[in-house]
Amino acid sequence: MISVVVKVCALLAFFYGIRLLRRRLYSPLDNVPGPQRSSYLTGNLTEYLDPDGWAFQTKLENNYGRVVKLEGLLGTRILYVFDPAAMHSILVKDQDHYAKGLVSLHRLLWGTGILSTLGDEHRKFRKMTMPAFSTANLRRTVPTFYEVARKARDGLLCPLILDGPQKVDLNNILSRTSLELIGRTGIGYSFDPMLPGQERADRYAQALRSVFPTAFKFGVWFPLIPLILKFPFPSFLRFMINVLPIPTLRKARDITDFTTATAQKLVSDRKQAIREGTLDLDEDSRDIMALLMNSSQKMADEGGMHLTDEELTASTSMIIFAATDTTSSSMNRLWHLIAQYPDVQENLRAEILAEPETMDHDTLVALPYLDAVVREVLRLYPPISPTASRDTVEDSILPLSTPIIGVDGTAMSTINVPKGTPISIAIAASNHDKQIWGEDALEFRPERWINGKAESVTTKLCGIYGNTMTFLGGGRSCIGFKFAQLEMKVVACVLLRAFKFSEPDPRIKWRMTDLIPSPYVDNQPALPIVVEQLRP
Ligand code: HEM
Repeated sequence: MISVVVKVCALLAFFYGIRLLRRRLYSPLDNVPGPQRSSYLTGNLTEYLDPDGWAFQTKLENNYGRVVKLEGLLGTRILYVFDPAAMHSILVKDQDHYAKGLVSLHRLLWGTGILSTLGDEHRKFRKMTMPAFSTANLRRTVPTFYEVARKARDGLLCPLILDGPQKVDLNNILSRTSLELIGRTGIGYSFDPMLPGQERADRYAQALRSVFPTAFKFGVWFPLIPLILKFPFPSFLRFMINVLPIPTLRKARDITDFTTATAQKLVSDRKQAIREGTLDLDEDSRDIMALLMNSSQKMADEGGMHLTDEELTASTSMIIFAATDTTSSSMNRLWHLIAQYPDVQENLRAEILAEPETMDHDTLVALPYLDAVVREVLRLYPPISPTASRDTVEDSILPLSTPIIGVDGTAMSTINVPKGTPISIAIAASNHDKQIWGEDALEFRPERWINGKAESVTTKLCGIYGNTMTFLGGGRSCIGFKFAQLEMKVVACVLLRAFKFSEPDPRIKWRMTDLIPSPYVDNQPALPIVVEQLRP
C-alpha cells in the first residue's frame, strides 16, 4: 500500500515539476518587450530595486510600450503596467484576479487588518475604516493640524533662524511634523514635544519607522511568508527566531513586539476610559482610533460585524504606518519644489495672505492655487513610487488601451497573464505619461490644473485623485488621500505666512529607499534649504 502511495506522489511531483519547468521556460508573456536581464539569478531586480535607479525607471517609462516585461528571481516574469485599460482591469473591473502584494508581510508584521487581508475580509475592514475619513471628520481634524503646524513653526523653525537666514535641514522638521500630525490625529498620541533641542527619541516612533527598512533586509525571502503563516506551530517559529544567530531577525521580532504592545496599550487605555465614563465615543471621537472604535461599536450594537481588540490594534498600527512615510515624503517634495520655484512660492504666499490666518476646512480646500500646487507635487512625484504591487491569482486577460508591438513584430491588444505573475502598477510612469499629460508631462507646472482638472487630459484613468494614479483606484485605493492633502495644505499655509524658503542645497539627492523616495545629502537623510523669517 505504502509503495503505491509513494509511486503516486512521485508521479504527481514529476508532472508538477514538468509544469513548473514549462512555465519557467515558456510563457505567453515572452512576447512582451522589456529590458535584457542583467543576471539569471536576479533578472532585472538589481536595477529595478536600486535606490538610485532613476535612469532605469526613466528607461522603462520611455523605451517600451505601456506594458513592459521585467525579470525577477530565477526567470520569473513580472509585468510593469501603466496602460489605462490594463490598470482599470487590475484595480477595478477584475480586481479579484489580482491580489494586493505584500499582504502576508503585513499580516506577519501587524496581524489581521486593512493592509493584510483580501476579498470579503478586507471589505469588512475597509467598510469599518472609511467613516473615519469622511469630510465631516476631516473638518474636525483641522484645528489639530493647525496646532501641530504652529508648533513646527514656533518650536522647531523659529529658534533656528533667530539671528537671520540660515540653512536648515527641513527633512528633520517636516518628518517630525508629519509623524506628530498622524500621532495626534490618528491615535491621540504625541510623539514629539516639538521644542528646540528636545527631539524626544520616542521608541514607538523609532519602531514604526524601522519596521519596513528592517523587513526589507529579508526581501528575497518574502515569497516564503505565506507558507510560514500556514505553519501549524507558531510557538516553534518563535523558538527558531529566538535561537537562530540572525540579529536582523531578532530586531524585526523586537520591533513588531513593541509596536503591537504599544498599540494594545493605547486601545486598552481607551476602553478603560470608556468604562470609567471619562471618554464618550460619540462626543469625543476626534482621532481615527476613536472613530474606528465608534464605528465598530455601532455595528456591534446593530448586531453586525465588529472589530476584535487584536484587529483594532493591528488596524491602528497599519493606519499610522500607511500615513507616516508617505506624507513625510510628499511634504519634503513640496518644500524642495517651493524653494526651487520662487514664482510658485510668491503666488502661493499671496493667495494665503489674502485669507484669514486660521481657515476652516472648506476655505482651505477651495484655495485654487494651493490645490493646484499640491496636485502637481503629488502627480509629478508620487510618494509610493515607482510602483504598487499585485499578484495574479488566476489566469487572466489584460485588455490594452493602446496595442503594443510584441517581440515577434505583431500588434497585441490583449495580454494573457498566467496565474502567479507579479504585477507592478507603474504609478510614476502613468503620472508622467506624455500621451495623457502632454509634452510637458515631466515639468512642474501647477498652472496645468485649472479648476482642479488638468487641462490636457482627455484619457480618463481609474485613479481616485485628479486622474493621477498617486493614490491608486478601485477597492484598495488610499483611504487617507484627503487627509494627506489637508495636512500638506495646513502646513503650507502656516509656514509660508512666516518664512521665505530659498537656495535648496544642490547636493540634495532623492533616493528610493524602502519603496518611498526621500531626500539625502551625502547618504544621510537631509533637505537643507535656506529659511528666512518674514516681517509680520
Ligand atoms: C501623500 C500621502 C499618501 C500616499 C501617496 C498614499 C498612497 C497610497 C496608495 C498608493 C495606496 C494603495 C497601495 C496598494 O494597494 O498597493 C494606499 C493605501 C492606503 N493608504 Fe495611503 N497614501 C498616503 C497617505 C495616507 C494617509 C495619510 C493615510 C491615513 C491617515 C493612508 C492610509 C492608507 C490605508 C489604510 C491604505 C490601505 C487601503 C486598503 O488596502 O484598502 N494613506 N495609500
